[in-house]
Amino acid sequence: MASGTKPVVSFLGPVASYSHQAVRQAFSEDEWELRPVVTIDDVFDTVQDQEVKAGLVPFENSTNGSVVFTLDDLADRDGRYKDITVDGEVYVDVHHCLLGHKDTSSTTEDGADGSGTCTPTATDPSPSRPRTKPLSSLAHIKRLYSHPQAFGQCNAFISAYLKGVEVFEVSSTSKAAEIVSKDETGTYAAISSSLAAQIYGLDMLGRSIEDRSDNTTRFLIIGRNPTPPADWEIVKTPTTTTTTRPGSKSMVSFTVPHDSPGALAEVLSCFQAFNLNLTSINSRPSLVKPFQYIFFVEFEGHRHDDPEGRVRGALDKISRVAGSWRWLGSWERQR
Ligand SMILES: O=C(O)C(=O)C[C@]1(C(=O)O)C=C[C@@H](O)C=C1
Repeated sequence: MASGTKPVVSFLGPVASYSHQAVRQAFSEDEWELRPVVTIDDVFDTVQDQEVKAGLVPFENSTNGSVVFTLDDLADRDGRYKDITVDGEVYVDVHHCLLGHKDTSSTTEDGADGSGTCTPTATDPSPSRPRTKPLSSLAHIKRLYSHPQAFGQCNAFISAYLKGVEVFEVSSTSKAAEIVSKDETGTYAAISSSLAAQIYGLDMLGRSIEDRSDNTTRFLIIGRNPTPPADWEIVKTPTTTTTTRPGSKSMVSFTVPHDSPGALAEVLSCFQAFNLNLTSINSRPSLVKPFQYIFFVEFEGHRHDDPEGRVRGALDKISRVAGSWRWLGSWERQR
């Protein structure tokens, strides 16, 4: 399990990804070895195969929504991740930068060569204006690299200042910075973090280029903890320790019998019957038949700290009305 004496937690690398920042927020490096892996699937694989004790994956972003790679692994359509549980969550404020190499031949200092306006399209007739201007000219940029989630969080800046630039999706924002650091043409740019600028030695061409200043990503901590042992404790930094306990959350996934009308409403009514507040609902295609889905519901409550039996009651009822279902975990909520 551990290469040294410490337990290991895996995360989407390379170093300087937002996942790296999230893992550092939740796990003390004095007590854990933080191991970067290449994909979200790798995080799930290393946890399932007990190569590591825990993993951290992005789950949802406040601007761009769900991280489908993580939902697909949690959907576990082929039973590969049968022992995975969700054991915690971490929130990170995400402020993206445009990183690359400054065009030293350009005389434009403040990026004034971009129009700063976005082109209206049929799907977005009144596009929002970017919040910030480039810090230097972007006229030389020919390729833009990042993680698909990050592109979706910086739409206004991209359409105002990087029109016509070829876009390349890569496995993480820090991978994008690493690729750009090896570019010898000086024409590649990455949407990544300020930490990545330092680590990969890149120039800051834009700062706070995200569409919304409240851009936040929620990460999940995963493990193999069907019933958490008494000594299982996630080490938190002072920033994530709150004075008032915000309570617990749990997650279940389920399918519904598709030939019966109101089947989804019936499963959701199980939470209402036991007065359990829902905090999120997601779905992914079941890949069994077109337009059939696996649903994910998060709700307030803890399976192992359930003095009134409300969570137990709801789960019992779900087991009778859902097509199939799985409890995915309970954890202490951070917000
Ligand atoms: O690429 C990274 O840096 C990640 O950690 C992944 C990820 C994501 O998938 O949401 C994390 C935070 C940001 O929302 C953008 C990308």
